Amino acid sequence: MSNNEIVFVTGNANKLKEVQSILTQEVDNNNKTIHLINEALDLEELQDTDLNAIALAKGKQAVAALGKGKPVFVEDTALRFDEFNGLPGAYIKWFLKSMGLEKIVKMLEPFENKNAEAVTTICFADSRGEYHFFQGITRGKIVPSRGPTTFGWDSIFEPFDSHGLTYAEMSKDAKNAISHRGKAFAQFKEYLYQNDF
Ligand SMILES: O=c1nc[nH]c2c1ncn2[C@H]1C[C@H](O)[C@@H](COP(=O)(O)OP(=O)(O)OP(=O)(O)O)O1
Ligand SMILES: [Mg+2]
Repeated sequence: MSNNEIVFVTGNANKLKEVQSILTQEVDNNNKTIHLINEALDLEELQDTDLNAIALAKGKQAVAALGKGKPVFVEDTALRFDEFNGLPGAYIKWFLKSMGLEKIVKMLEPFENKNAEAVTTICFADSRGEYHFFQGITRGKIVPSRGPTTFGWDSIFEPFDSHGLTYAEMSKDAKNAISHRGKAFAQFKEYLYQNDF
């Protein structure tokens, strides 16, 4: 692909908005501009606790769907509770769908330890068919829902370095500056600026 085009396969519009914002924020970009294209394909998700394995399985499906030779990436985002040794993790998506936010918070009620970490794992397939991984982790705690409930579990996750705000109570830029996704994509962006893909 010419013009530094790169495809992001995701069906999640909120993710796409954040990634667009992070990737287009100007830093020292080596005179390179990345053109992001979205394909809203619904990829099957491997059941595993190995986050790289889940991201790789998604990445391979994305390559199969788009054809080899096109730079393409996917990301998978997990919410890991310390008390549950990392679960729900990547399964948070199905917990959200089936139980909703309130019951997810209640799951931790009997336990003192509400600490959790949000993790984004990016799998990038370059035009040569090589896979690269980038990961961002933000630690915090699970709290009763505060703020808009427009994006997943944003309203029940309060990062330790957010001055007491949940992700949902923060501005988009403030969230991206400290978030799991922001950290993962900062590394990815750096890679794209420094390498041919
Ligand atoms: O920053 C976030 N803040 C709050 N909630 C979030 C965030 N990022 C993902 N989420 C939710 C969406 C989904 O319920 C689950 C991740 O599942 P995950 O498979 O990665 O996302 P998805 O299926 O919606 O989109 P995709 O098409 O990219 O797989 O956590
Ligand atoms: Mg998904």
